[in-house]
Amino acid sequence: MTTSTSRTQDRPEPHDGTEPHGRAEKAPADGRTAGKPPSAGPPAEDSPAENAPTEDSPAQDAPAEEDIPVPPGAAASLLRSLLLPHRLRVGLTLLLLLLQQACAQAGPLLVAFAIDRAVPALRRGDSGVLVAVAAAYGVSAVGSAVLQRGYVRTTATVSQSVLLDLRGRIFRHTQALSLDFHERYTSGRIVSRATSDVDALRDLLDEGLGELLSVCVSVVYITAVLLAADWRMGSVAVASTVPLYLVVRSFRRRSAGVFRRNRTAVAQVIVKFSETMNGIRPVQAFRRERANDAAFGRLNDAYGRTVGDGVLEMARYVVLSRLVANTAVAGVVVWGAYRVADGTLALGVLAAFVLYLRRLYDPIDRLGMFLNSYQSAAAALEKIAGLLARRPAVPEPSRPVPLPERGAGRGREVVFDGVAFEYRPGVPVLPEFSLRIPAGQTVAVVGATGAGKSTLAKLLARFYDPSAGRVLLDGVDLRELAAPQLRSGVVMVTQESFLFSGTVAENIAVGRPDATREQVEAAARAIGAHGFIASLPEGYDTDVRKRGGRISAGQRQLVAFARALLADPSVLVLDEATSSLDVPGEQAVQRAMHTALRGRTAVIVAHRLSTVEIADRVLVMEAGRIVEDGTPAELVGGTGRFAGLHRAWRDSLV
Ligand SMILES: Nc1ncnc2c1ncn2[C@@H]1O[C@H](COP(=O)(O)OP(=O)(O)OP(=O)(O)O)[C@@H](O)[C@H]1O
Repeated sequence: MTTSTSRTQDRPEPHDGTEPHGRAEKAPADGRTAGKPPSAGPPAEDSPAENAPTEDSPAQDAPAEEDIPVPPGAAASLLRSLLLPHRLRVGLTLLLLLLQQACAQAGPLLVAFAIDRAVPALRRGDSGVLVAVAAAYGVSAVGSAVLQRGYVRTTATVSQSVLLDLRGRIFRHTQALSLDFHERYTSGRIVSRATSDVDALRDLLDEGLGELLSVCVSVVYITAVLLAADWRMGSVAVASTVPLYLVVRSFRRRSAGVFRRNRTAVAQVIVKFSETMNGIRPVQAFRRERANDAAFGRLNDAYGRTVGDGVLEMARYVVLSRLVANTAVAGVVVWGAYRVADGTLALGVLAAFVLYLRRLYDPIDRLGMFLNSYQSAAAALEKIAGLLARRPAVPEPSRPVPLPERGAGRGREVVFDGVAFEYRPGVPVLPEFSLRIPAGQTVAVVGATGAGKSTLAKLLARFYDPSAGRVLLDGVDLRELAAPQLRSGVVMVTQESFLFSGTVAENIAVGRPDATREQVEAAARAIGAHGFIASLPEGYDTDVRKRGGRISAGQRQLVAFARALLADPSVLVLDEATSSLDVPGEQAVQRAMHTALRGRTAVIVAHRLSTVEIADRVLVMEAGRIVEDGTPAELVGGTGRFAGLHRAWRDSLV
């Protein structure tokens, strides 16, 4: 097996926990470390892996925007897949547009008819022709307005549905992408994809696309009418579109780069903004406000410059296109005047020509606007397509294998079978090892920072797949388990004890959404969280993000344990919070942990001596290797690293 790059999936969110009571029934610490001998490698502090960027390292948080490759044709196929379900409406839109243009472009022809036919008839005392022309003008104006209304409505419906679909796809897709992806691609950048990039597409769909279609249809109509009315002057008008086309092409080329830079720059502004607000505590604690102001100012300026570049390109385009258009109109008027004078062209036809030419060239300015939104939308679509083309690295199995029946009141056996892991190719974090954890055993993993404890825990929770070997749950490879089985099988409670927006009850029920209020309360009581929840302004219905719903770090941990208890996984993986609580808080969390561990297999990344003492077995990790493995008593009584650590802990308590 190979590699490294891992992706996550709908990993079950933290669930855990059980009621306050003594320690879990202990299984013998029999499944010892096998495979590579627990060599006394260099201390983690000196290990090369230690120098690798850590999970929270800003270096990983700010990869270059170009890091996300866009497969060829991804943007086009995304657009197709978005429009395909609406093909009938798109067809109707085109039909309405064709009819609307037929009505709208009848105007100058009617003017020519009025000048050349109705006026002479009026001179003869016959006003019928003029009345007929006026009536036709009125009908075409009303028809054009009605058809335009239908067209705008249909376009808006299609555009709304497409954008809703796209936003939903971005959300679902990024949620399903791997942890590895989220550690590299900041949430600000995802927000930028789902907001400013989707908005760029909205601008295109709402205004630009309609504009382009009208311009194209009107150019075809007008050219046909001009050639039919007088082919020689019509040819001049058609020929004038060649330099115009060159101007448009040059503008497109030049502005494409500007718009790509613009999308990147706006994303960087959003990333900086959201990163600063997400990390507002360290920002204020380290007085980073001024430095952040300066950095934000630079990004904002860079964004402003790309906007300025876009405006300059637009100005250049407008000036050149008007020059060409006005020169052509002037030429036609002069030539047409001579021909009217020598009687080879009717005055009405010349008037119609001038009106049509204005109609032909005027939209060219607007075409520039459209091209602006087109370039911007094309750049946005490319970025969204790149994001949507990413595949989860922790994929769902095509043929899931069911787990055997779980024994009552016990967990499941966990086996790491010849497992090795690297986040990046060539940088091993966990060299090959094997490990068996019997069902129901509580294992504490200790070691220096960066030793690989959390990585081991994440492999067990299948945040990542191993680069080599297998992680087995009751003999079934985690990769072969369907998401619901995996979710009920292994649950990881992370350090953050994250609370979602919503009520306390909803937060506890995350791991089992169908739980009744009684079950939620029973879990909270068992964990010892009922007391503080009941004292909140609205008890279990208190919104955790609103005033009055302020919940302390220790209380958050209790909610996380209640959540896990309710989810009732067979294996609980616990990344113990490092932040220390006050003594009563600490005791409450310890009691809750006891309850959560009972009747299941548990792996705890332990930071507290008290946690290690309740474990059946302790693994000491160093530089990715398990260097000691035994019961707490065995290890404390020995002469190894754990005995030393234990002494230091004991001394610090005195
Ligand atoms: N997403 C990642 N990408 C690359 N390297 C990583 C990533 N996460 C962790 N590492 C590296 O893997 C090694 C083990 O990290 P891990 O988080 O498992 O250590 P740990 O023992 O849990 O440390 P701590 O007690 O500080 O949480 C470290 O060198 C770390 O820099």
